[in-house]
Amino acid sequence: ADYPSDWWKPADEQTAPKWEILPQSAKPGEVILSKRTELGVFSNLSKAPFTLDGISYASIEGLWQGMKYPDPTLANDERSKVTGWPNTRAQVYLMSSWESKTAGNVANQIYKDHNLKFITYFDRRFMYNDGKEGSQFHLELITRAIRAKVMQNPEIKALLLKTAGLNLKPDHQMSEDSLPSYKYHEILEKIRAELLKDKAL
Ligand SMILES: Nc1nc(O)c(N)c(N[C@@H]2O[C@H](COP(=O)(O)O)[C@@H](O)[C@H]2O)n1
Repeated sequence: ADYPSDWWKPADEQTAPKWEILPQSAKPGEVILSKRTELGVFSNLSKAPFTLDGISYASIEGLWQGMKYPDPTLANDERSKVTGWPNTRAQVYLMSSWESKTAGNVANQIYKDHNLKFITYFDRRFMYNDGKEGSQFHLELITRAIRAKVMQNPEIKALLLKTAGLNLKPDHQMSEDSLPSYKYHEILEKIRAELLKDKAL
């Protein structure tokens, strides 16, 4: 296949942040979903509006991090008793890029300080890092959200199909034993396979 060479355009290693995996790190048959190229749109952080279960989000990260914030529609949300939230849940839903990631980092500190464990999606309360049913629910939810992002943004869907034949790799350091919901590149490969199967029918 004829892929744009820009997807592998080398970036300066000296000035790159420590977390980053650069486009030139791809092995044969791979491409890095680098924020330095058009493929950065596949990052959870990228601004790519979608609606899921009747709620609108500006990015996957907006949903991911928003679930840590108090939900005013829930009775007895233990997080509502805690002060110091810099944003409302609704505001985080509409964030993207580093703004949403930072909102998540602040929430992580509040969780630590107040020994909070659960996040919520509508009335489902779960621990997304438990490696059990909470993580499974989270994976299914994030997969549905990434699918909605792809299907509701035709240019993103077309770009995903353009990567057919390449293994997708993250542009940030991630350990092999990261929970599956963190592996957005594998979720995207699964969605791409579904799309290609539909096309072949
Ligand atoms: N550097 C970087 N680039 C991205 O594109 C990312 N998506 C991330 N990390 C994301 O942070 C979220 C997890 O945060 P918590 O572990 O819940 O604090 C998740 O979306 C990661 O993919 N980092």
